[in-house]
Amino acid sequence: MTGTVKSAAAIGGGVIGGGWIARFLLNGYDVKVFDPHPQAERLVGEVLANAERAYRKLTLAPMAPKGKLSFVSSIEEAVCDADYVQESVPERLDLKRKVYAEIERHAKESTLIGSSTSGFKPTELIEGLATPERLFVAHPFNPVYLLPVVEVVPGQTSPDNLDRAKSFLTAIGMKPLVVRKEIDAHIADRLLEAVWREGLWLIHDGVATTEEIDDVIRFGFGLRWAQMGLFETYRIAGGEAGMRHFMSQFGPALKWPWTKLMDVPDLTDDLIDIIAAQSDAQSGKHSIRELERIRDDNLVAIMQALKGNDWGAGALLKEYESTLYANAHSHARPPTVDPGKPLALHADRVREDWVDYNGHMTESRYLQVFGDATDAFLHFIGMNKHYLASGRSLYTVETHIRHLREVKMGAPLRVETLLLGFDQKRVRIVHELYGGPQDELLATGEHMLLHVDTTKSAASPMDLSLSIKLGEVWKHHRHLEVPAYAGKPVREIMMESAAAS
Ligand SMILES: NC(=O)C1=CN([C@@H]2O[C@H](COP(=O)(O)OP(=O)(O)OC[C@H]3O[C@@H](n4cnc5c(N)ncnc54)[C@H](O)[C@@H]3O)[C@@H](O)[C@H]2O)C=CC1
Ligand SMILES: C[N+](C)(C)CC(=O)CC(=O)[O-]
Repeated sequence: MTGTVKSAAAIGGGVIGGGWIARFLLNGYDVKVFDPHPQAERLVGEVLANAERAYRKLTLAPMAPKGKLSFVSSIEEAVCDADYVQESVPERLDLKRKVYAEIERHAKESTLIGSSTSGFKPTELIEGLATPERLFVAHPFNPVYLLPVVEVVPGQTSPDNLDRAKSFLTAIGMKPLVVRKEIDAHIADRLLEAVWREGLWLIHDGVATTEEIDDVIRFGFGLRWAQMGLFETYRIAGGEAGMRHFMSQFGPALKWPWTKLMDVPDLTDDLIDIIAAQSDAQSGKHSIRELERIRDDNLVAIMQALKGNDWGAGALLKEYESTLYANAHSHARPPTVDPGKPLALHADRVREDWVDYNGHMTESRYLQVFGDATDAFLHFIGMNKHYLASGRSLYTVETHIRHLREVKMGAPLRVETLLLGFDQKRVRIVHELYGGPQDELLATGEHMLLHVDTTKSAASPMDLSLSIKLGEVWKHHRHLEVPAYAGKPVREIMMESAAAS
């Protein structure tokens, strides 16, 4: 392969360009943007703010440090050192071709060019290009930063460039689906436009309003489609006899006069007024940005539910998160290791959705921060993806948290970790959480971990490599003062305080 993608350019930063920019940046890629719109920076900034908010809710896995965003004043400046260029200018063939010619003039020979086009075929797009082997359709779905699928239509793309494009798109959390044959509107928009056309007829004929059509979708088949799609759903609908029975029972109906499919109602001013007024009545109480946030929260909840079932977009999210965890050490700052002090391996801040009705970080998030600090400690002593893949791990079997002070949204947090002891099967640690404006002690967490053989779910001795690393830490930590609260149950601490008062 000619090389992996390290930096990106976005030509066009509207609805779709903005979504791509957010996905690139939040996956750690620097992005140069060219968009002549006078408010491009503000518009991209607003999409990015919503994307950051959505990612904070989507995953607790350690994301790469955010890439650098710059706005430039020409296509040349945007693409001259980019490895990947995503074009998202308006859906006009003449404009797109002009933009590709300009990109081709100034980009490196190895630069990949993806087009967001919803409908044009690659052979239409590449007309006049000297290097058509690097252009392909990369058709995403709105919001690009959350929806994983991207239709990749190769045209004359070389196999090497196609592989590089797929690797890059996978690395940024997407599911590249290579379309076997080029066709107007690829796969998804063939389906979506058929549904949309039918919806327009239903409004035109006075059968349903925009809200009624949306309700039929969101309370009904839309819920199914998020997890099984059309054909798997219909297989089940065929009963025990499955797809063959379904086809024989419902197939003939396709020829009944139900659908108007290829006819499009004339988009007269009257029809547009009706649709716009119904849409205002349905959703006008929210701004577009509010609607985006409602949509994003719902999408995140759906993907997380699917993750719990290891299914569809949720299974992909799980895979993406495991890559983020595996890569964490490569982009994390090296841990601070001072022999005379506890380890400083984990820092965070109180996130927007961690705050409860008292305006403070909620109880369960203390455990989350301690859990993340434990993961950082385990990674530090050598429990990496290879160790886990060998069927060994450390499980937390006991925890004692003391909540000492409240802390507000946005406050910085840092954890100090002390090794209190270990043997072949057990590791005992204590975390102290500091933070807030005065960097005060906020909470302590004492944890007992058990080494297990994950294939048998039974305690087992740890590998020598882990014992050696723990021994190195212990050499220093055994001289540090053991906190007075360590090892004491709640009852004992309460009795001590009562005796002292
Ligand atoms: N909106 C959608 O739901 C989807 C759109 N797409 C495709 O994405 C592409 C962009 O669509 P949207 O983002 O919706 O349009 P948009 O109108 O929101 O954004 C287009 C942007 O391109 C900029 N622009 C115009 N001429 C330019 C030039 N010469 N160089 C650089 N930037 C230029 C405009 O200032 C604008 O910010 C189209 O090809 C569309 O088919 C793909 C998936 C979904
Ligand atoms: C309306 N549209 C054809 C531009 C839609 C798409 O291309 C995909 C989407 O996000 O629905």
